Amino acid sequence: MDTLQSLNFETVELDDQKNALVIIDQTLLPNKVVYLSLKTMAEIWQAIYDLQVRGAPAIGIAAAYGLYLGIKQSSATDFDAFFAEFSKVKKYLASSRPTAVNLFWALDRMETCLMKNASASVEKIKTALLQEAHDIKAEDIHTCRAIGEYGLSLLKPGMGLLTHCNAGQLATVKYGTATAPMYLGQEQGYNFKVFVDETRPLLQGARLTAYELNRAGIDATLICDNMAATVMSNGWVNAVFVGCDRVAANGDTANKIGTSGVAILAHYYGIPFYVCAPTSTIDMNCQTGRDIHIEQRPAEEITEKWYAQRMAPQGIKVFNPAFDVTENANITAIITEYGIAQPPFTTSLKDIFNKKLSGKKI
Ligand SMILES: CSC[C@@H](O)[C@@H](O)C(=O)COP(=O)(O)O
Repeated sequence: MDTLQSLNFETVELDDQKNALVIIDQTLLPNKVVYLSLKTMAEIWQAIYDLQVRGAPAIGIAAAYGLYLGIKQSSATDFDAFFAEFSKVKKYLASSRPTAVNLFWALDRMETCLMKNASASVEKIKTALLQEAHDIKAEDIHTCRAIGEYGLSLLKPGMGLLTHCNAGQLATVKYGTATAPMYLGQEQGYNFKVFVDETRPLLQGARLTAYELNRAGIDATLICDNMAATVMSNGWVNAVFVGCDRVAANGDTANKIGTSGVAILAHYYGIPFYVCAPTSTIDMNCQTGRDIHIEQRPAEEITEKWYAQRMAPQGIKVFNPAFDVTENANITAIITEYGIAQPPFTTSLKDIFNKKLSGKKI
């Protein structure tokens, strides 16, 4: 049985004929399933900024298609003029969100593709860019599946798991990263019991992960973020699986705000804490978590966004970082599509990239 059949939605899709990027509007889930057809660069930028499309891999795929759409109708006939337009669109899309490295990784990959085809006609370059964006999307499926298989190899049937935010199918193309072992386990009768942190302030856990796991028939229990210690101390959690937005070369990991607290708790209770990381999310140019730019979001997301009425006094100061950094000391292993990296991560992540560079198949 393909558990994922029940998740019959496409997170990000190109409608090349209509020159549109089609996304499922994640801000309306779980109450409404609405697809948006985004045509202008401003619409695509805003959809990424507003988290209508969100999750590191999905942001990368949206940006790659966005860049293609942004230069598809260019009337430039020579390479220099075309490259100038391409660079302008690339820079604009890159400014939408700063933390998830997949955004920059996907845009850079598009630029590398353009450079490789520099001697071709502009029309041929456009075709190559379209193919590159399709490849980025297709590769994400194999990547997540491989992460799921490696993750599942660490688990036993009947285990209790905990996850934070949404690193699910909605954040990728299929399987998700942190949810991939759950979905593959479900297909093989593992009967996991998954605790889902609601994930303040934007409730990606409550609105998105709970929605996905429920639809897939996985035993999921929603908890407020401040209940993780309770379920852990009760002995109900055997492993924590989270996604990531950027992993530094030493293994420090930026993920949704609150992740670091979950890791500290897991460490305290002796529960393995696994980060599921496609290599596209590992940034070997960041030496440590201190080099990772943490996005600050508007105060309204905390004070009023999800409530019928404002829930905090007018004029109160608000601090709203969208991500935090989990120190490598609190991470048991980083699960990539090329294998499981264990501490010391400075060495093991290099080994993972060496496998990738050697052309090893996933
Ligand atoms: C596979 S998605 C991994 C991360 O991108 C996810 O856990 C996360 O932090 C998403 O943050 P968001 O602000 O919702 O884009």
